[in-house]
Amino acid sequence: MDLVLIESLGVDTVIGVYDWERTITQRLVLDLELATDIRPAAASDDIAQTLDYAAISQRIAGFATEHAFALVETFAERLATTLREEFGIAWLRLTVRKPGAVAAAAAVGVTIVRGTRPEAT
Ligand SMILES: Nc1nc2c(c(=O)[nH]1)N=C([C@H](O)[C@@H](O)CO)CN2
Repeated sequence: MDLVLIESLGVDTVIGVYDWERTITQRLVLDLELATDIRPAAASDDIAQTLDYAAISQRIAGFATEHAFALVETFAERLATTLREEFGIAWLRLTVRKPGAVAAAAAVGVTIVRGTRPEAT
């Protein structure tokens, strides 16, 4: 199994459980591991044969703009479902960090793993 990576992707969204958080946008920082088989793309040198990390990053930025969840859990779960459906991703690991939410921590957040991990061949 191979992975396409997106690391430290910053997106701005309305997110938070407190009243003051409903009136501002805050930055989330995302890490993604996306399972795929890179061999067809490597053999053909064709972007259409792989997961386009630029297109996926753009979709994530749009998703963040479109939604205003309270919890990072909801953001992560709904984003994972959207990406899996729209890009045909069999398995992914997604970390959503909310920097600055807890002053004493560099970041807080969640990691989720969804789907069936393909066998290595
Ligand atoms: N497990 C979670 N805990 C908390 C969340 C969250 O989304 N998931 N959110 C908050 C507040 O919005 C906080 O980020 C404001 O600083 C508190 N705990």
